[in-house]
Amino acid sequence: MNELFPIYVKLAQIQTLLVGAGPVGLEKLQAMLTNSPNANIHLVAERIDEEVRAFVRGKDTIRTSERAFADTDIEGIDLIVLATNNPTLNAHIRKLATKNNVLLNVADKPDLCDFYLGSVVRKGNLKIGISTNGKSPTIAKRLKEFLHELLPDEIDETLDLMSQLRDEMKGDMKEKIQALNKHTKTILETKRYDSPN
Ligand SMILES: C[C@@]1(CC(=O)O)c2cc3[nH]c(cc4nc(cc5[nH]c(cc(n2)[C@H]1CCC(=O)O)[C@@](C)(CC(=O)O)[C@@H]5CCC(=O)O)C(CC(=O)O)=C4CCC(=O)O)c(CCC(=O)O)c3CC(=O)O
Ligand SMILES: NC(=O)C1=CN([C@@H]2O[C@H](COP(=O)(O)OP(=O)(O)OC[C@H]3O[C@@H](n4cnc5c(N)ncnc54)[C@H](O)[C@@H]3O)[C@@H](O)[C@H]2O)C=CC1
Repeated sequence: MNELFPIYVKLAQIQTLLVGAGPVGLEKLQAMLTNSPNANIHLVAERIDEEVRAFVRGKDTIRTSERAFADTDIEGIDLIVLATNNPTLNAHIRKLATKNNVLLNVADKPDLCDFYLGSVVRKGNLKIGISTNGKSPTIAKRLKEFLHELLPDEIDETLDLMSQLRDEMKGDMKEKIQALNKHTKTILETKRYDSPN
């Protein structure tokens, strides 16, 4: 059983610390920024790869510090992602995070994580997070590709129309929920999202 609780976090209104700026650090940075382009991230690494440097150039919500991690780096931080090649440092930051109630992800080290990154299907306003409970990130990636193909681009128009409808609707909550359920039931009956054959 997968006991992970999925949430969608507003990275633009919290402070994230990323330690490590090699290929794995770049992957984590890209994962965060493609989803949340205004994420506030402090990137600390003894050595920042040129690719990372190029990626963060011009992004003013990203701050970089090319130096060793210091314990004071976690002050004011809500979320930490580690992408270092340094197990001793990872273990040290794991302890600091627990002591300071900061949630931690250590890339590719499930035992050290409070949360995992998921694979993400994105179609306009729709976002589907996928977790395999750490069993197979590759299957998560394949499922993302499969669902992306399967979902029509019009799904975003449907979401916009539904959003307008719920803004326009009057009445009490119970009536509103009943009407929205009725309306969407017909949408799905007339506009099936599976393939015709
Ligand atoms: C537990 C978790 C913790 C975490 O890192 O957050 C974790 C752990 C590990 N990953 C490993 C390897 C790979 N990870 C990927 C890819 C992704 N990994 C991601 C998440 C997670 N990876 C979390 C669980 C997610 C879940 O529940 O499914 C994704 C979804 C999100 C992201 O990282 O952004 C992203 C896909 C993004 C996308 O494209 O959609 C690939 C494939 C590739 O890169 O093509 C490989 C190589 C192939 C393979 O091994 O499958 C290893 C072995 C390392 C080693 O052997 O040394 C471990 C450690 C272990 O399993 O013990
Ligand atoms: N590259 C890959 O495809 C994969 C890598 N991994 C693992 O993920 C980890 C990271 O991988 P890479 O990005 O390739 O490593 P890397 O060696 O390119 O980058 C490590 C980063 O951590 C930083 N760092 C180390 N000690 C530090 C300290 N005390 N303070 C601040 N920064 C510090 C380095 O300066 C560097 O920026 C490694 O443990 C690796 O074994 C796992 C699976 C695949």
